[in-house]
Amino acid sequence: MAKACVLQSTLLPAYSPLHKLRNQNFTISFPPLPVSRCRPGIHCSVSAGETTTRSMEEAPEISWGCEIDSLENATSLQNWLSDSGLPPQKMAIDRVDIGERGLVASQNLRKGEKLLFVPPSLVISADSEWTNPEAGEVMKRYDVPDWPLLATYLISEASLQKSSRWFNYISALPRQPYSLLYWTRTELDMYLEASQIRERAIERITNVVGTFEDLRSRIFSKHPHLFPKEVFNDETFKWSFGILFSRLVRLPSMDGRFALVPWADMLNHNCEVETFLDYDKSSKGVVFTTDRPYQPGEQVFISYGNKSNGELLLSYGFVPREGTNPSDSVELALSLRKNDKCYKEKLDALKKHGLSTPQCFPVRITGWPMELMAYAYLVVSPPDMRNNFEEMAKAASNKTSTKNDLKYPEIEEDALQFILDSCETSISKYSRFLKESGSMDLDITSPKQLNRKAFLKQLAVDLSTSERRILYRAQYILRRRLRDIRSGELKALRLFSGLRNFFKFVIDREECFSHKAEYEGDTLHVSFVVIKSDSQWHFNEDGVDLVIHGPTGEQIHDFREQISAKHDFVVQKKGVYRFCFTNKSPYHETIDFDVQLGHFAYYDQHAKDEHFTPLMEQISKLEEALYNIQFEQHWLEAQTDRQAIVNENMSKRAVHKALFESFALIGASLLQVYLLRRLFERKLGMSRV
Ligand SMILES: C[S@@+](CC[C@H](N)C(=O)[O-])C[C@H]1O[C@@H](n2cnc3c(N)ncnc32)[C@H](O)[C@@H]1O
Repeated sequence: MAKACVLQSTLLPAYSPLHKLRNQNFTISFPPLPVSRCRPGIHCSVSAGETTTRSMEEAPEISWGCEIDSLENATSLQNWLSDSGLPPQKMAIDRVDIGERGLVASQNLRKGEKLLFVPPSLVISADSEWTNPEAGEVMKRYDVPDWPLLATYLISEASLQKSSRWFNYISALPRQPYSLLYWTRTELDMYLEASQIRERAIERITNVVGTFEDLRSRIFSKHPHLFPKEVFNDETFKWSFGILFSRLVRLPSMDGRFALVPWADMLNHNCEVETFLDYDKSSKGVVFTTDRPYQPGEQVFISYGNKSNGELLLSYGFVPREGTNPSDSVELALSLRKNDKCYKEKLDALKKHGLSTPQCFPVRITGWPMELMAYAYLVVSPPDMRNNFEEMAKAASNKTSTKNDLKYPEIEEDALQFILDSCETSISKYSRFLKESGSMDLDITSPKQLNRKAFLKQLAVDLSTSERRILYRAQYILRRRLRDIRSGELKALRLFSGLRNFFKFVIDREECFSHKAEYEGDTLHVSFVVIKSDSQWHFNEDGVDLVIHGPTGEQIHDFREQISAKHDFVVQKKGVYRFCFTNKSPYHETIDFDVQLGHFAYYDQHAKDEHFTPLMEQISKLEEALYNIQFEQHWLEAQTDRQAIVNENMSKRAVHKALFESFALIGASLLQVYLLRRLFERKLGMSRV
C-alpha cells in the first residue's frame, strides 16, 4: 500500500513541489530536485512498470544520448558551447572517480570565486523555442505544466537530431540516466523491501506513466503527425523524466524557474559542499560560488540540495558513503492500532488534517520532528483524551503554531514506547534484508545482467545500512529517555554507570584487546595516542592501524596510519568487542589506549513524581557529560604526553647536534693548528739551510 509522507517537518527543509499544476487535469506531482563508490556502466534499457517485465535485451534502446562515461560527445558539447557564447572556463569535462564524468579545475580556484556564467540563451526552460514550432504551439494551447512540457520538449528536440540546436547537448546526455525509474518492480520489491524509498519510487514511476498516458490520450493521439508513437512513447518519456529528475535545477533568482543548464549539469554532488546553482543578475548568467579552493586537476562539486540518501538514490541513482551526508534521514512509518477503541475517531481527525494511516515521518541522526511525536500521542491516547484528538492530529500535520509546547506527560512514556516499537520493527526489516543480501540469488543469465544486479544490490545495501544507522541512533535515544522516565526520583543518580579501561602498552607488530559490552544501545568511546617509539632518533609520524571488530567478527571501524584518533559507536550487539592494533614501523611504539562504555542501567517502572523527573533527567545527563569530560581529559593528557616526549626528543637531538658541531669545530681547529705548525717548522728548517 502506498503511504503518504509528511515531509514538511521541523527537521527537514520544507517540501517544495517542483511545479504548481496549471491544469488540474494533470495529476502528476513531482518532488523537489538537486562520496560514493564507483559503479559499473549500466548500458541496458530496463522497463520499470509493474506489468512490463521485458528483459533488458528486449527493451528498446533510446537512439540518442551516449554512454555516461563517454567523453567524446562531452568534448563536442564543450566546443559547441564555446562557439555558442559560453565564456572561457576555468574547468573542463573529464572522467572522474565520483560521478563518472564531471567538471575538473584546470587552474587554481579560490574560495568565493564565481564560476560558469552560462548565458540564458544556453538554458532550456519552459519558454524555450521549439524546433518544431507547431508541436510547441499545441502543447501551449493545452496549457501543459512545466515538467511534462519540458519532458516532451526534450524528446521532440532529441528526435530532430542535427536540426535541433540542442543536438550537441542531447548527444552528451546519458542514454540511460541513473534513476530508480529504471528499476523494475521486481527489483524494487527485492532490493528496497525495507526502505520507504521503495514506495516513493513506485509512486514516481506511476506518476510518470500516468503523465505520459494523460498526454497521449489528450494531446498526442489527436495530433499523431506531430507526436508519432514511435517517438513519443513510455520508453522515451522514462528517459526524459530520468534526465529531468537528475539534471533539472530551480533558479531562485530567475523567479524560481526550472531549467536544464548545459555545462552546469556536468557538476557532481558532494554532501559537504554548500554551493548551489543560481542566476546572477549582475553577470546575466547561471553561476555558482566556490565554498572552498580547488587545485588544478581536482573535481569541482556543487550541492544538489539537502537531500537524504534515499532521495539522492531516487532522483540521481547514487548513495553517498555511510555517515558522510549531514542531511540524511529515514522515513519511519507509524500506524493507528487496528484494535484501538477510538480507531474511527482518530482516523477522522487525521483525515481532516490531510493525514492517514500508515503515515511516514522523517527521522534524522539528530532526532525526529514534533509532528511524529504528535502522531504517536494520538495513537496511544486513551478514550478519555478524545477531546485532544483534534489538537494532536493538527500538530501531526504541522498546522499548529503551538506544536513545540505539545506535551501530554501522562502518555509520554507510552508514546515513546510506541515510537521505539515502530523503530525496532523497521530495524528488524533492514537487518533481515542486509543479512539475506549476502546470499541473495542474483539470477544470473548474462554477465551484463549480473553486473547490473550486483550494482543495484550494492546501492540497496548502502541505502539500507545508512537508514538503519539512523534508526539505531533513534532507538538509543528513545531507550535512554524511557529509562530516564522509568527510573524516577533518586534512581537517576545511579542511572549512568561507566566501564572504563585505559592503559599504556608497548607494541611491536600486533596487539589485540577485548572489551565486553553487556547491553545493546550503550555507547562505546575509544581513543588512542601513539606516545613514543623505542628510539629517540625516530619519532613515528606514520601512526598505527586500529581495527575494531564486533562480537561476530564483523568489522565496525578502522583507522589507518593514525597517530591519534577517537571514535564513538552505539553497541548494536552485546558481546565481546576486539580492538587490534598493527604497528608497521620497525620500532616498538608506546600507545595510550582508552576504551569506555557508557551504560544507563535499566530500572523497572517506579512511582513517578512529575516534579522530580525532569531534575533526575538533568542529573543523569550531567553524569554522562562528566564521564565524557573524563574521557576527553584522558585523551588530552595522552596528547600532551606525546607532545612532551616529542619536545624532549627534539631538545635532546638539538643538544646532540650542538655537541657534535662543537666537537667537529674543535677537531677542525686542532687540525688547522697542527698543519700551520708543520708549515712553520718546514719553513724554519729551510731558512736555516
Ligand atoms: C547533474 S548530473 C552530473 C553529471 C554526470 N556525472 C554526467 O556525466 O552526466 C547528475 C548525475 O551525476 C552522477 N552523480 C552526481 N553526483 C554524484 C556522486 N556524488 N556520486 C555518484 N554519482 C554522482 C549521478 O549519476 C547523477 O544522476
